[in-house]
Amino acid sequence: MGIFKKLWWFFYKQKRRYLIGILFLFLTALSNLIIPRAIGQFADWANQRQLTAGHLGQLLGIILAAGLGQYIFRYAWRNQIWGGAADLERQLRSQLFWHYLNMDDTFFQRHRIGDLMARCTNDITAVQNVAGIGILTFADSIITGGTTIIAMILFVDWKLTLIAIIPLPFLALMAAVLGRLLHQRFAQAQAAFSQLSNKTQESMTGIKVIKTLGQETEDIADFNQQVDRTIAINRQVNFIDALFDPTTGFIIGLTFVITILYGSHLILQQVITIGQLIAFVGYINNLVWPMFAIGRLFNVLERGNASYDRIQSILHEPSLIAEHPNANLSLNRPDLDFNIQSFTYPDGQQPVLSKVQFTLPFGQTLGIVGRVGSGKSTIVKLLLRRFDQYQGLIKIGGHDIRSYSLDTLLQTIGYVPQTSFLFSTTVQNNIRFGDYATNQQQVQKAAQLGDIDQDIQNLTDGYQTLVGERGISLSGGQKQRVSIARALVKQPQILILDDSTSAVDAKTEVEITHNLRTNAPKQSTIIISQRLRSVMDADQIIVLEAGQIIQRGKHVDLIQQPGWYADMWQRQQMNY
Ligand SMILES: Nc1ncnc2c1ncn2[C@@H]1O[C@H](COP(=O)(O)OP(=O)(O)OP(=O)(O)O)[C@@H](O)[C@H]1O
Repeated sequence: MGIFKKLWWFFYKQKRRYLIGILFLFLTALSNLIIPRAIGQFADWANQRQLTAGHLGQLLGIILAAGLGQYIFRYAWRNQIWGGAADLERQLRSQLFWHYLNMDDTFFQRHRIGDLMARCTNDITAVQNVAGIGILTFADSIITGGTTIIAMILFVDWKLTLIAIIPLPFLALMAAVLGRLLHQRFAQAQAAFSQLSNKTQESMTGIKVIKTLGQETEDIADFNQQVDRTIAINRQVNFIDALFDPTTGFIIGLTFVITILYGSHLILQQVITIGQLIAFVGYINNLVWPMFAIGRLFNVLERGNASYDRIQSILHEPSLIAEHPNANLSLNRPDLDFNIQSFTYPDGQQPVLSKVQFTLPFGQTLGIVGRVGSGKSTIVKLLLRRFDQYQGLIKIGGHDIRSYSLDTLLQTIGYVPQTSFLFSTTVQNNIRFGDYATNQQQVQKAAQLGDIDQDIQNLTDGYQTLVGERGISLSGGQKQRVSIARALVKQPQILILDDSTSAVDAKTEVEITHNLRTNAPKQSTIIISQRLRSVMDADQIIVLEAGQIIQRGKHVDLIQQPGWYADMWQRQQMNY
């Protein structure tokens, strides 16, 4: 029942809908009482040989009216209560999705995608069931159960009623004991399902690697092992779940036996008539659903409770990136002043950046080079506010970047990551992803700057060609250039290219850097690259090693100094 308390905020908000639903449930329960009584009356008149055509017409009219009433009332409560459940589903789904989109990088390192997906699917369905079938069962058990028992007492006999409902407390006891067991097993089943989703998702994403290394058999074996484990745990859930119906059926059967035995005795004693006993059996039939429902109710509530806790635990995880309460909404001349004394990843042991300091006046270009893993991309992650906790200060336009709203900061920056991702939509939509209001002319201009316009024109449907999972596959270099166009289309004041031309040939790369220098609107540019040719025209180049700047200067100066830059330049010259 705790889940009702947890969802009180929702039921209170939707009180009108639920009150109307419950009112119609009440009317359904009342109309349910009429038919057994009418049949009982029919039996009595027939037994006493008093049945006339008038009586028959009267009874048929009553039964028809009650049946029609039930039809309308059932339709009405279904609409109300099911509508409420759908609304809860919508709210939880968008709350979770919004939360996921706003979480920091460490969140996605802590939780695997399959697990996050499971919370969006299975868990939400389990909670939705509480607001739908759960509320229905709860209200119906009380309303139908209550009105039926009152009718049994008023229209038949209070002693028969008391004796017939003796088995009911056993039903509640059974539901409580099995429900608790079910709760534990269900939590394990959900965790196993999450793991299986993770496995499926990972195999689908890594399908090319699996095939290239001929690991299909091993992967299927691993998958089957996880499926078997999930099935074994689900079997335990079903084992307990399966006990509900027969136990409930047994208790109801017992009620019928008591009714027939004690009811026959009362007829012989002339305390009740045959018609009353027939009506009573009808009422017991009316009680069958609320009784079953109580058993089911505990099941639905326990599942919903476990799932709601899982959803809430995720929703309560705060993002490490906090929006400043009086965030600055405008950013003027975006001169960059980067001064990090020390930065360690939240789950790391050693600082990844130490004493990294540089400035980038608006309009200039900075090249960042260095060994693999030396901390180049980390600089960018801090600039993009993927992590806010560090010793030092990063200023843009003279202010701490953490003082700007994230929107303002990210609107200023155009970022092209190492691995490009295309959405399943047209090339045009992929380029104008940051702002769908961008017109085709602007899209094409950005594509020209990224040296991808001609490639797009050559596609079957040009800019309207579908790419991504549902469309054609572009080459690695084409994807990178579409990503560059995507960053350029919003005319950022700071453009960051994080090794984003690695799959592009040297000639095209030169073309792109030339375009950016001569044809793009004025902007600052940060280029991270393994190829020194990409940064040779930069106003300033820094060389990183183990998170520290070991060399800095212009290309012409750096090639004269003995060190990593000159060595690398020599080596790369030989390869051209
Ligand atoms: N999210 C993270 N959590 C913990 N450590 C990380 C994380 N991301 C990167 N690192 C570590 O930080 C160090 C610097 O990584 P970074 O990606 O900045 O290097 P890089 O110079 O850009 O490398 P590459 O040239 O391969 O892209 C590496 O040792 C890396 O393992």
